[in-house]
Amino acid sequence: MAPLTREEVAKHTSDEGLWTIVDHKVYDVSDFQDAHPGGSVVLRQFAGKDATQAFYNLHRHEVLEQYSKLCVGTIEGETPEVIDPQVGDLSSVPYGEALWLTPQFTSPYYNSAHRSLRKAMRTFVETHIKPEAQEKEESGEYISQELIDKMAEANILAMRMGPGKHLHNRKLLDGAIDGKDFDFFSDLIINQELVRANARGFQDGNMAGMSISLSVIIQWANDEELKKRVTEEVFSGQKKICLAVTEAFAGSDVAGIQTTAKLSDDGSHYIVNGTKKWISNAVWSDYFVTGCRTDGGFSVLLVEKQEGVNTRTIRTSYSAAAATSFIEFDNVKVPAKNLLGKEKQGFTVIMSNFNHERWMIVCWVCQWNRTVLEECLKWTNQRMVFGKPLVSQPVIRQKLARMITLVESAQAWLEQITYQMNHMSYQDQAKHLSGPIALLKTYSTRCSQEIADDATNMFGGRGLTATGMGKVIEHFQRVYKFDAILGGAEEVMNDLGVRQAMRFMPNSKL
Ligand code: HEM
Repeated sequence: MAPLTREEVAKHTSDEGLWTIVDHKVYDVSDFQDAHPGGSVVLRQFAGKDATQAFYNLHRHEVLEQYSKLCVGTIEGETPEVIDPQVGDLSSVPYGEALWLTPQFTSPYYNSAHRSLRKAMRTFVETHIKPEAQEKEESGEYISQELIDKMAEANILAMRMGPGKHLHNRKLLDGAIDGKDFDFFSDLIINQELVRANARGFQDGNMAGMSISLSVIIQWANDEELKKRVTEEVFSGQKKICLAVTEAFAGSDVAGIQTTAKLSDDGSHYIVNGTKKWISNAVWSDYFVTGCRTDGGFSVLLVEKQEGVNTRTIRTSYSAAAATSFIEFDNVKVPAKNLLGKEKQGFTVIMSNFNHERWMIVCWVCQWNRTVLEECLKWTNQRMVFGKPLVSQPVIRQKLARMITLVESAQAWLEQITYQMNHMSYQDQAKHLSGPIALLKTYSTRCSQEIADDATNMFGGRGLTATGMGKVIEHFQRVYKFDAILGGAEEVMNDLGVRQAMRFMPNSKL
């Protein structure tokens, strides 16, 4: 494109040639006038002029990327100043990245393999997941098999199970990390990068059911053939799996579950009857890791899709893309070998699995909180009020300071716990970390509440508008509550945290 002068641009003020300058680049908006969501009047007001400040007061930078075809040249001798983020790049906004990703800081927790995993995962999310997530969050459609296949091929599905032997002979994201080096910090990276698709409903629709249920098979299946078959089918994306524990009768109080599994007289199979509610991904699942009441106790069974297993979706306040479902088991026959763990010890199975689930939710929440903080920093720096950027108002700086504090403290606690996970057995994690993880889960979602509230106030009407500058804020203030409930409600988490601490209280009067 030939360089243009400002004098030349100034001549293009008619409907046949309507030019405007944004960040030293010239855009021909003649044919765009009627389609412009902000109307044609404003475009004519800036005809032939530099509209940079007005533009960034009202638009996200990505608008220019979407409409790059309107660009007809750059002003002679001038260079665009606004950074054009490239796929996989780190954010240059202060606090836009966790401390370990900020160039001037170091961290004892992460190594070069973590850094290469982070880059590969972000590139994958931005290239393959985010576009579909944004589209499906809006339409409410489910994830495509094509995307599941891509994730299976890159072994992202396998990585979502966390560290373990299941990763040892797999090529992870084209060799970004060796399976033997994959630890809980790698797991944290995968989970936090996934959140960057900025679509909370789709985020659950994107195999959240698998991430909380296949782990039960890996840890507790008694039958080796069953374990191998189901794991391979799910890792390859051919089959889907979900965790079926909560019921209309019982949420966080798992002991109140009413679904029954009656063992046949010859001990060869169970007959399962009952219902399950709020089960992510159940409508398209082939396998159901199901909590049941067996004779005299609570047990967990792997139920395979068959006649008598009926599912339907439940409408919730986030996108239907999450595939939140209701299940009915009507006289379903399940082989006895599908018992996971021991009979009557289902509580141990479910509780130990909850730990990783809740930790994973904390990873998500910490990243969501940071994303919203980054949006607020960008907006308050860009938005002009009373002739000055919004951030020049002391009250806004107070709010940002509080947000930064909340975001950084939650991430720091998360990393401290993650470090302990790297050095503890699965059993010890259940014993020593279920309390801290539960407390952190509540802390992080309480942070979300405050961040969502202040962010909405900062964005004003835009924080309530589904498109444009405030779309991430509008989404967050509508969906942040999910993580305060999923995997255990805040009060239940707090109670668990303190009860676990009291178990280790010394028997001495102080
Ligand atoms: C290259 C030039 C431009 C392009 C490609 C463009 C594109 C867009 C797009 C895509 C939107 C919708 C944003 C969304 O909801 O996602 C929008 C909104 C808007 N635009 Fe532009 N625009 C341009 C220049 C301008 C200029 C120079 C002005 C003048 C002030 C302007 C004023 C507005 C207004 C007032 C809105 C509505 C914003 C709101 O309600 O928050 N635009 N524009």
